[in-house]
Amino acid sequence: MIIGVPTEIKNNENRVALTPSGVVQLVAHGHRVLVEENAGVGSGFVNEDYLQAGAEIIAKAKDVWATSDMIMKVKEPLPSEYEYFKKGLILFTYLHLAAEPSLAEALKNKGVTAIAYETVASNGKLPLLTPMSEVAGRMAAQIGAQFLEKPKGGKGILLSGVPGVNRGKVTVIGGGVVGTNAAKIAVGLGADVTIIDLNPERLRELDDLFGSSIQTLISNPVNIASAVAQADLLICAVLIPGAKAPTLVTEDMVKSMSKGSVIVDVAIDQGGIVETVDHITTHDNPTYEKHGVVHYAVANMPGAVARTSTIALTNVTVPYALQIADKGVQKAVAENEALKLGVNVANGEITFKAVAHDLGYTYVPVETALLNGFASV
Ligand SMILES: NC(=O)C1=CN([C@@H]2O[C@H](COP(=O)(O)OP(=O)(O)OC[C@H]3O[C@@H](n4cnc5c(N)ncnc54)[C@H](O)[C@@H]3O)[C@@H](O)[C@H]2O)C=CC1
Ligand SMILES: CC(=O)C(=O)O
Ligand SMILES: [Mg+2]
Repeated sequence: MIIGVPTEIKNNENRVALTPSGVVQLVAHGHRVLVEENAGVGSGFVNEDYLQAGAEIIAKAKDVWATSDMIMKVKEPLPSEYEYFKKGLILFTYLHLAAEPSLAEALKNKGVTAIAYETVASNGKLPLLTPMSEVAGRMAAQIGAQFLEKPKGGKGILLSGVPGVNRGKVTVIGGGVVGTNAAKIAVGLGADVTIIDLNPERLRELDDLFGSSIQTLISNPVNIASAVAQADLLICAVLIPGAKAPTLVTEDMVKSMSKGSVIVDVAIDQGGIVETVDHITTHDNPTYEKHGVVHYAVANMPGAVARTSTIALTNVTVPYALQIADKGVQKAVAENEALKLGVNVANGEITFKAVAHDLGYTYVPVETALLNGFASV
């Protein structure tokens, strides 16, 4: 199979879909890997590294897309890339389609087989989302701490406090991978941390993990309102896989926060959970102020720590890419239930239920849209 790796074009997206060691693994299986010139530079990998790994360097994105059977990316294609879509192309990347209706339409109309990293699921876990959630969660606490500083627009609070002065309060909504990693760093910084989740079993696990260094609360509007009002830093980390994120923090709740508080809505890639987070921000211009509260809503946070993130992402994506490349997409999907759950679009149909529901399309199962002739396991 010919596998193409274009340069990421989203604002400050410095990650790349394959490290040179990922290329070595694909080439060892007899595949050709085309890497766009300088695609790895943001992650510290130069063209020479890819050539030595056995890749071919291609000058223009359009030639990478035109020649490849499978495109591996990091972020969802942007509108300027839609023209490269072609029938039968396999696209393996983050997609977040419930928040990207025009992308879903373009993939559907062009007959692309689109496999979303974020919905590949195994034993209730999301193996291709997890490493980037670990990164974004850890970043969320350090970014929040930074924007609480007065020169950055915050109220001038040091999360650890100092002897004789209160610690800062951090509220984390959603105690999954992002939330847990945010809490680890916030606790490490010495903050007073509350984690809210809908799942009581998850709250028990968090209680076992953190002991008395955090407060857990069940998710309901009363607990959310009270914890948001008290927070210096609010970190939003809720996910319903594939679906648009629910609005859990209302505008009135944001108004109840004291001036100079900070919201980091990590769930923005699925639309965000805060009513006043009405647009995605960028690493170049990461915050805006509403009701005196600093809002941060960057949808590609890990792109800022690209070296760490690219290696962490490739560690988990390459085994799946190898299966697709070795067997072809139909056989790979038929034989791997986790990968099957990743298929969001195939042969002009939306094949992920939550995406179809949120965007108003008819849901067509992967078995019907992609696997005719292949028995599923
Ligand atoms: N902005 C960025 O750069 C990045 C964003 N993300 C996003 O962060 C979000 C969270 O991802 P993960 O932590 O990996 O998901 P996860 O599935 O590990 O955790 C989500 C948690 O939300 C909880 N939850 C669901 N409904 C809830 C509700 N109504 N109230 C409270 N909790 C609720 C679940 O029980 C679960 O514990 C996702 O949207 C993900 O795509 C991830 C990485 C980077
Ligand atoms: C998960 C995601 O959207 C990211 O890593 O950018
Ligand atoms: Mg996005």
